[in-house]
Amino acid sequence: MSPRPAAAKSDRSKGGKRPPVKLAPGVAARVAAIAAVHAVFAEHHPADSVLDDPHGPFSSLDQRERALARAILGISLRRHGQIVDALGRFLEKSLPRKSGHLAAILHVAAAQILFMDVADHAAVSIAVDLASQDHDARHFKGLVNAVLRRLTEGRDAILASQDEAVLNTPDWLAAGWTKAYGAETARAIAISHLEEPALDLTVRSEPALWAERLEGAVLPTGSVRLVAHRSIEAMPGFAEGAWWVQDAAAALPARLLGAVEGKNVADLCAAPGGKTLQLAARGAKVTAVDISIDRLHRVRQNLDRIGLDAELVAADILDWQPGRTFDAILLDAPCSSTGTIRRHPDVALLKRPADIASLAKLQSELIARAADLLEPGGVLVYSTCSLEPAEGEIQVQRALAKLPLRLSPINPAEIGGLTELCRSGLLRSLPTDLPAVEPRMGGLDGFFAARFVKT
Ligand SMILES: C[S@@+](CC[C@H](N)C(=O)[O-])C[C@H]1O[C@@H](n2cnc3c(N)ncnc32)[C@H](O)[C@@H]1O
Repeated sequence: MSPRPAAAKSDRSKGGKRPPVKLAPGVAARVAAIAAVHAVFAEHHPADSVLDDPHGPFSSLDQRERALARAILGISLRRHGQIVDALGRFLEKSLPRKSGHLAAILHVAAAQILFMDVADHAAVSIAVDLASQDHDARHFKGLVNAVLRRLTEGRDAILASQDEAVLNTPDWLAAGWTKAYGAETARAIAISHLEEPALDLTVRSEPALWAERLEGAVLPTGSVRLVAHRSIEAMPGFAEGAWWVQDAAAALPARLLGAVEGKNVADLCAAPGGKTLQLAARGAKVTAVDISIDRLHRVRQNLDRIGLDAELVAADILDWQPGRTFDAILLDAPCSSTGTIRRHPDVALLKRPADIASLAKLQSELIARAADLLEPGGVLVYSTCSLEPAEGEIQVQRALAKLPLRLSPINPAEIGGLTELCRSGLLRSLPTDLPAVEPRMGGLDGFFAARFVKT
């Protein structure tokens, strides 16, 4: 993947090497945000792959520019529908196909004008400059200037006329959530996606002590929640492996396996390893399996940092033949990730209904394979970070109808007494759960989990 900063593109098109140009403060952040927005919207790359790309647009930013670029990118994705609607009011026709990064330049500038505490003239003039440096967008710099100036003038009226929950949520997702959870909850879920959530940590021990050190709070489930003011690596406890980052809902499925000390536990679909760490920390003999070697490297790094161990296996679970069965299995299956839109707003833009259907098929196959790998009487926990019943409740109905499994109902006492998360013995968390006065401190990822026993 090679999202190209607009400024760099015109240099390359002329050929030859040029010395690196020192950009005015704030410009590098906009260049990176534009490249990232283009990579997500035009090339359909996940935002994380752009942020983490060692040669990507964020890689050469200093800490300040990086923070600004991340903030602009976050708003550009989270408020995507409102921004498109606002720009559309001043664009008489759709943008031409061959217009370079024009769409991203307008989008990123509109994100700042509509939603960020950034001087309007800076947002407009940087956008015009960057358009004029983009070989294919430079003919449109007059349009960029005119549209953005009109946007600054019309901002308050536009924002007052918009329904943020509706505009920022793809219709098919809203329809699915309305069917599953009712119109009121579906709307509340959509609103919860407008706020970046706090950081949740799973601590190896002494949550109250770590909450105090990190100026956070202990949740009923035992996770520590805080608003991070510095990089994760710089926070106390990171280097010595006292905790790892894991949404409070994501920390629940591993707990549902009960006492695992000394047991042979397979963590199927294990990377990047949050649940492997939980199981290993509780004394399980963990075999962590994932199809991705790159992602398994991250499991190893995480185990090393925390000072734990597990057997790591790179394999497609559908073909994997370990020659033995397991006392317990955690299957945290690949899914649409619609339960994580608060943390990954690009998920709402990149996923399509067809993805749910193909993932649901894969999940059914993985559950059947997991049942094969389990000892009779052994426990299987199936989980996904999806809000879609096709990847949760419906999988349970299918599994019970076809496989030698019976349901083992989940008790609220196992998950910090959160009765609202237990529905018919299944775990279903929503981004609207665990409300807090300060919205960022509330909410959970949308998770689903079911527990089975092999008959
Ligand atoms: C939801 S993520 C797992 C998250 C992980 N359990 C955690 O807590 O950190 C799903 C994982 O499934 C892996 N995966 C997808 N299809 C697979 C397959 N057929 N066999 C093995 N792993 C697979 C992906 O590489 C991805 O790492």
